[in-house]
Amino acid sequence: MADHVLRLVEVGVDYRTPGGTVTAVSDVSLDVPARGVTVLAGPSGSGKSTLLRVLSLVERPTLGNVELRGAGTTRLPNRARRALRRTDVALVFQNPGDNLIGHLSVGDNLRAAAQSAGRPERVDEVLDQLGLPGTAGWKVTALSGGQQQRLAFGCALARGATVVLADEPTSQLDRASADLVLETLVDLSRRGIPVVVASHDPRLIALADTCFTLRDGTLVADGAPA
Ligand SMILES: Nc1ncnc2c1ncn2[C@@H]1O[C@H](COP(=O)(O)OP(=O)(O)OP(=O)(O)O)[C@@H](O)[C@H]1O
Repeated sequence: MADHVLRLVEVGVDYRTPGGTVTAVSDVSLDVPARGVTVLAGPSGSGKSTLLRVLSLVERPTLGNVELRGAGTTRLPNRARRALRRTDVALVFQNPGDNLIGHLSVGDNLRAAAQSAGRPERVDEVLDQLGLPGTAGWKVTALSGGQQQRLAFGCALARGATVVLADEPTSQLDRASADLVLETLVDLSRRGIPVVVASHDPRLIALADTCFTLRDGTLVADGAPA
């Protein structure tokens, strides 16, 4: 097995704005290990979220290449990239409500996730793994923000994702809820699913197996645990 799941090669991301071109990320090359928790750290505006969208195949870079398990993705057609996002590469957004289908129950969210990837439904098993047993019939809105966030990771599990990425997953949560989300991240990585998180939460950075630090869109510290 390759020792990295994702590789960025000389990646740059520019945005055209009415005020001119904004370079969000410039000449970033890095390998995301195939194991453990990897954190993209750095101050606000340093390019963490942009890089996470590129890594999760939501956004194409302006320059450079993104490889998933050794295969180039940058020139794949949109359909192929969407298929990879449905089955293989899961991105969990910052706002818990953005990750789930609000009018469906907890169990139906997991079923919909499994069906969209053509996977068997394992609702009770996934809810047990998440520490949310017995909630299959609940409305999503009856869950706390932290529980919703954990369910979003559960949907990634239900889809059979082989790498899970998350943008500031603890930033909207109180400390106790954030702790449970951190446990879920570590649990996923122990199950052999590499996890990539953009965050400036010091507790998340402290548990990283690998940490990349960005400043002004470039990599300033590389690879070692924080
Ligand atoms: N869609 C966009 N259009 C124009 N500029 C953008 C866009 N997305 C990001 N940027 C700019 O790119 C830079 C990096 O933004 P990004 O959101 O990736 O940083 P970040 O480190 O995730 O910040 P935060 O921690 O505040 O979320 C910033 O200057 C931002 O204003």
